[in-house]
Amino acid sequence: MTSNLLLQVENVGIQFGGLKAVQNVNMHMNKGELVGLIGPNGAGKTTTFNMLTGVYQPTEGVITFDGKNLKGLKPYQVTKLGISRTFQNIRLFKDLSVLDNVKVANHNLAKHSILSSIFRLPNHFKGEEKMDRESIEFLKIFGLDVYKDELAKNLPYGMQRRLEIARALAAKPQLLLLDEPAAGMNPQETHHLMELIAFIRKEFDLTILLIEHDMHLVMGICERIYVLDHGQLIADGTPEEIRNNPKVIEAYLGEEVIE
Ligand SMILES: Nc1ncnc2c1ncn2[C@@H]1O[C@H](COP(=O)(O)OP(=O)(O)OP(=O)(O)O)[C@@H](O)[C@H]1O
Repeated sequence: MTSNLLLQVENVGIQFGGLKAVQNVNMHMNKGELVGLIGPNGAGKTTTFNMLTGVYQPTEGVITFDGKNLKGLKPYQVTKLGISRTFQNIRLFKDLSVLDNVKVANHNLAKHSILSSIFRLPNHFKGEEKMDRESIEFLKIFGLDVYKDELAKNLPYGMQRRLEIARALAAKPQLLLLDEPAAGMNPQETHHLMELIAFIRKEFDLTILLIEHDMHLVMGICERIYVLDHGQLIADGTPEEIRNNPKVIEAYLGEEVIE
């Protein structure tokens, strides 16, 4: 039997000292879905991403990705399985070129062996050329190829955010986790980002989970939305259901306006 289920989070929780940052969270994602994870500041959204990517080990519950239990896996092992992410605070290699930032991500998965790289055997050059070509193709999709030799730190802010996504994609994930991709963007940049997310999802056959405070973006592109508050899921449903959910409205009172 083939299953459409890609990610399953069952009764997951984590405790830091006395603080239950996340508790009893149940979520699932089917292949190809674009799902939002929202909630007020400190609700546990990034902590959930950290558990999905092996940065933190849950103290309770089970996370299964593509039929495999993620328990005990390190972040690089989770990336290899097919989960990539971006960070709330941009984490690029600021003193590397735009091209090298993407190549570093691609490199982790490169097929040629370490030995052939060290001794610069013909395989290494073939691998390197292929990686250059692939990485430039990625950059084109993001409108970043014109900046390929620029240092990442010199890119305009909105472009740095795009480069983060390009870099996450270079690792060839099945599941892409975006942590506040529109943070700090102006409305026009956010609009372009929405188009880009829709495009890459289709182009790369991705499943996407995104954390975002920009409700226009979340409501505009997500099919389903999970809402966290004080570490617990208080709602899940379509954008329309979430917009009208009294618990959600209450959690957000005085924080944001849900359009
Ligand atoms: N390593 C840690 N040690 C102790 N407490 C932590 C740790 N990581 C997160 N927390 C706490 O867990 C709670 C949830 O934080 P988290 O960053 O996941 O919230 P968030 O929903 O992503 O918030 P924001 O929207 O502001 O980014 C907070 O109270 C935070 O202080």
